Amino acid sequence: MPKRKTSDADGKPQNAQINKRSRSDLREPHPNAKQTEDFGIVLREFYPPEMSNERCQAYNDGILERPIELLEAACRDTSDKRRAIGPGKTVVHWFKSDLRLHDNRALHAASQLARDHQIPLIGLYILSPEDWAAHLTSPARVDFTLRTLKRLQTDLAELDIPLYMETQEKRKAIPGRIVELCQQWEAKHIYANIEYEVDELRREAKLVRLCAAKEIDLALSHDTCVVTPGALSSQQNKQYAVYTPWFRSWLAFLKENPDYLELSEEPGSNPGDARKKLSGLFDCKIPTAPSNKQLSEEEKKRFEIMYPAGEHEASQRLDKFLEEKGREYDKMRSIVSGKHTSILSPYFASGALSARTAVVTAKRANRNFLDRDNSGYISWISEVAWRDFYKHVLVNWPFICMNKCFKPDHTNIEWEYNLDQFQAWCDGKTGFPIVDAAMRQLKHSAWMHNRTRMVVSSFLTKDLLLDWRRGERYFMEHLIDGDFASNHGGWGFGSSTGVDPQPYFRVFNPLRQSERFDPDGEYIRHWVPELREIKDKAIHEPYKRGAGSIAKKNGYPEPIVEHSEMRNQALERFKRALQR
Ligand SMILES: Cc1cc2nc3c(=O)[nH]c(=O)nc-3n(C[C@H](O)[C@H](O)[C@H](O)COP(=O)(O)OP(=O)(O)OC[C@H]3O[C@@H](n4cnc5c(N)ncnc54)[C@H](O)[C@@H]3O)c2cc1C
Repeated sequence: MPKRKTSDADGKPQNAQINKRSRSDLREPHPNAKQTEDFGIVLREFYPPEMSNERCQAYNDGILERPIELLEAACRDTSDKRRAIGPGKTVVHWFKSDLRLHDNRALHAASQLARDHQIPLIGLYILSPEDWAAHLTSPARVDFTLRTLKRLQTDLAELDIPLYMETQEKRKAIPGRIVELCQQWEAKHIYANIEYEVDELRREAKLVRLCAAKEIDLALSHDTCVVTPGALSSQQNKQYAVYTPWFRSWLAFLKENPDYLELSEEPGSNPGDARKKLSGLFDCKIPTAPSNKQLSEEEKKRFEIMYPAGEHEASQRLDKFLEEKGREYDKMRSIVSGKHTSILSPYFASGALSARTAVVTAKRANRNFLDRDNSGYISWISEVAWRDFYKHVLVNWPFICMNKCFKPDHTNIEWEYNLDQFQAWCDGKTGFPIVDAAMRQLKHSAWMHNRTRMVVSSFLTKDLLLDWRRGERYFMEHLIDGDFASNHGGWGFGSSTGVDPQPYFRVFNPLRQSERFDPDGEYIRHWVPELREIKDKAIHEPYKRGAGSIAKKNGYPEPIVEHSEMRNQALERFKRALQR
């Protein structure tokens, strides 16, 4: 767990009065907030506009409590009371983004308690349309979640465990409803895995207290990351802000603590009379997608074929990927055709696959080494670790949920708000073939290769100088694997955006990226039919390489900006912002 700082930046002890005054002074939003709204770029519904830099600093200085600290305090304050609670007549596992039976820490603990007392286990899932609206969850991800629930319900039913599902329009109603259900089912223990986003941590902190007041124990497990957020700290006892030393520490931690790689067994069957006792809970209907998150019939079919739901599919994909592509992953992973990576991200995001299982399976394929032998497997493990890294970042710097990039002082960058250019980017009509191919792939497949995610995010922020948060939002609204921490990591932390923690700015050259990572133009030809007739290298830059007439005839636009000119402007702006 991250440790609460006890002194401010100068090493002076904090004083309660200073804390109080600072807290109220910190409510002012960042001055950019108004500008983004004026341009019709409302960043996120349900949330105040961009948080002020001072408030972010207050988190960094330990003046404001982090949400994880609120949760820890709630667990600590109620621990005596919770310890004294008896077993009850049923045990509940609350599923959230952990939709699987295999290697699910909280589910395993719930099942053990149920078995120890010979009482039935009940699965619970509460859908909140307001939560999905607030978190910009894409219709593709909603559909994938609902399909995954269907599989989960079937798998649980085989163990005589019911999965009760219902919709709660308002997310604030969820904690109260959970207590009501536990009382109705005479459950004294409810188990869940921790989600590390700010709203979720705050909700769970309230729920722990609410449950304890009603003589119910909410037991929370760290499950979604391989290494628990806060477990790794630098020599200065701080959260790492840079991936490479963090990853070294992640590997060392796992070597010293091999139990972190132990997989939990699936739950056992419910007692024989569970079906009779809980009969009404077994025929629960899968909730329908909220009206603003529905797919067309054609899209539904398409996504069902591309991403069959459930943990069995995830497990088969993992094995197939490691067997067929794992060894060459380090050499091939950046080739954007999408044939060389695992495409497991939707399964990680819904929790159909645990990151632990992924790492353990890759380690086994690599003759049980985490960091030596085959560089393909090691490289893939290090990619899965990026997912952990961004969750660790989120827990330690929670203000990133409030429309902030990782370094608050980087918010002084002056952005453009040209909606026509933004639309051209969304529609894949910028005249830059690799960018357009990727954006069309996103619309069609709700997924994009990591390399092209970097290329299009760099293009939005460095070539169009558009506010990175608009791109971050668009990605969440369209990705089937949309995950706040990883997406923010790519947009508001990663070197692709200009809000890079490094003291330099990396500007991707779309043409060079296209030539390196789509050398034969296979990816562009697939996604941009207007350019299919174009032969050889002209595909990467048709208007400057003698294929302009074909591109024009087929309605493909000329480049909407000049890359070298925009690159200079971008560098100038980023430098100016940091000098402020
Ligand atoms: C701008 C931007 C936005 C992104 N948004 C998301 C997002 O919303 N959800 C998401 O899961 N990933 C996101 N990523 C990370 C990455 O692009 C995807 O995880 C990856 O492309 C998924 O494909 P795959 O499963 O074939 O990955 P593989 O190459 O097979 O990697 C295996 C797994 O490792 C993890 N991983 C790999 N690269 C990264 C990374 N850079 N950051 C975090 N985790 C990683 C993923 O869980 C992935 O499934 C984003 C990256 C960028 C640059």
